[in-house]
Amino acid sequence: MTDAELGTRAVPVPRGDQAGPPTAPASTAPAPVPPAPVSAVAARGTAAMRICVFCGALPGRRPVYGESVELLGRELVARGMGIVYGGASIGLMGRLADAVLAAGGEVIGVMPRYLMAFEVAHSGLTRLHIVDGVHERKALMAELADAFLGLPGGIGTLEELFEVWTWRQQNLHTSPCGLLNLEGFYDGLLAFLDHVADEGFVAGSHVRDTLTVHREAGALLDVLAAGAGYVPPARPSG
Ligand SMILES: CC(C)=CCNc1ncnc2c1ncn2[C@@H]1O[C@H](COP(=O)(O)O)[C@@H](O)[C@H]1O
Repeated sequence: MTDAELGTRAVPVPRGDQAGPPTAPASTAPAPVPPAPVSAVAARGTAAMRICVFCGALPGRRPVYGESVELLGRELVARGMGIVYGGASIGLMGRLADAVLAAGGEVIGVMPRYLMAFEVAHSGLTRLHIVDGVHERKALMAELADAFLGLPGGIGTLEELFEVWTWRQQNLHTSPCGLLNLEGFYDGLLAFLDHVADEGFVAGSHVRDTLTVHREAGALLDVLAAGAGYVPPARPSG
């Protein structure tokens, strides 16, 4: 572990054991719509954009998932982007972290203390935060990142993405949310979301306005960058 940060960090969690973003309003009145930031990255005060990535702790059945995640890692670093993620060395999570690190990018892990017992923490991260529980973890991941990205994964991935997407819908943050539909992995979920809209539980345009879905990593990263007001550095020609 290089420059590891081991220890807890105080992160405001709204009420009891309920999850929520760091800035959840205390009042029950509808939250005012915050103005879109000129640049979320500039507001955070660092040069690089950080994307919070949710993905499988398992590798998936087919090699294409791992291969695509490696490609995503290189695409991220080419745009001057780093990642915030769950801190594990296993599955797609570990594959992505390894790819970003190998390309020279920043990788920040945030892991709840109880998961340390499983010895799955990545030992070579730029920084690893160890926090007391899952709610602190999600709040800190959100605080550290400028955008959110879901990749193929299981229940944990879906839960994490849907939570930050819900926060976005309720204007608790304005950071862009994306879903990488690798190999059509999420086609079934997207069809179900159409059904949810058809049945009148959400406006179809709202789904599209608050979650950017793409099959191709580079194109999706460009949309997330634009949504966060981030201008990637010019790439060397040739
Ligand atoms: C008990 C055990 C060995 C767990 C595996 N180790 C893990 N280490 C770190 N983060 C995880 C782990 N499992 C799930 N997560 C979280 O849930 C998501 C993955 O869950 P899933 O595999 O999609 O459902 C990740 O984005 C991560 O934030």
